[in-house]
Amino acid sequence: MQLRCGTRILDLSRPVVMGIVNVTVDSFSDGGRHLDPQCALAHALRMAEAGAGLIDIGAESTRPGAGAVDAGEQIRRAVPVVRALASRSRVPISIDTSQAEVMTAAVEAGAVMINDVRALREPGALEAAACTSAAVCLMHMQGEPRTMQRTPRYTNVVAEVGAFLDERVRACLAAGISRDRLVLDPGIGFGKRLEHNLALLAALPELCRQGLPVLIGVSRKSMFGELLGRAVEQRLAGSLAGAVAGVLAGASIVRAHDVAESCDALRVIEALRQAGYAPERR
Ligand SMILES: Nc1nc2[nH]c(S[C@@H](C(=O)O)c3ccccc3)nc2c(=O)[nH]1
Repeated sequence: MQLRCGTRILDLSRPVVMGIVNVTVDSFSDGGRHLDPQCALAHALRMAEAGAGLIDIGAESTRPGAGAVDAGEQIRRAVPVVRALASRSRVPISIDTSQAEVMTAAVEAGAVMINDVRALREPGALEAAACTSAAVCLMHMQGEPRTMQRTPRYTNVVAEVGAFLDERVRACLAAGISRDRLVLDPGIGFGKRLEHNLALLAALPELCRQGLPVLIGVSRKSMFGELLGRAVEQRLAGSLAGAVAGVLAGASIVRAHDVAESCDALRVIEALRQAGYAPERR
């Protein structure tokens, strides 16, 4: 499987780890450590060195309860880091934003993927993405980060998330964004209770059979806090289990804080697959 990322093609025949750089003050798991552009750049370079095949740079924390950060502030925080990283490394860069102006500015500075937790639903976002050749990750979220975890409710979470992503793909194709640029993401933790996150991960083979690359982000999320009673810093084992399960189900990209450990875990999976490991798919 391949993904068009700007003028480049990202090979997804083996799973790719997307390293996370939050240039925010309140991201839940590394809040404030990377607000300084030099610190964010150093962290990005370390993750690329550790094996990250993508670096996701975000200036608006989308964790539950997070307030919105306006486009101007997102640009001030994220674009210098995108530009500096693009000049220092060949690692493909993703911009984690929902705002059209931020997408445009970040792509001009060197980003080759747009990671939008609102799936291009904000005003002008679809058009802004269509004006680039960047890849686009379409993620499902119920509600808004500030309130999404208050009362997540679904009749059938797998069907509803699937239908939402289908509709967003159609909207992208209609706007002239080609299928070879699209990535699907169920949005673990975005307006979901534990049982919803588990159901979505259990049904991931179904989502992966749509023929588009799938990205999953489980790293350090509250589902492991609830399942294991672990604080944010103690969720590596749970995060790796979630990443391995996602890749075995067919996910192509794993968004992670702990890049070296995630790369190690996925290298073991690749070696097993090369040796013929193929658990029956439901
Ligand atoms: N595509 C894609 N982008 C993402 N951005 C984030 S934010 C995340 C955090 O790590 O803070 C987070 C943590 C806790 C709750 C919600 C969000 N999660 C994803 C994801 O799962 N998929």
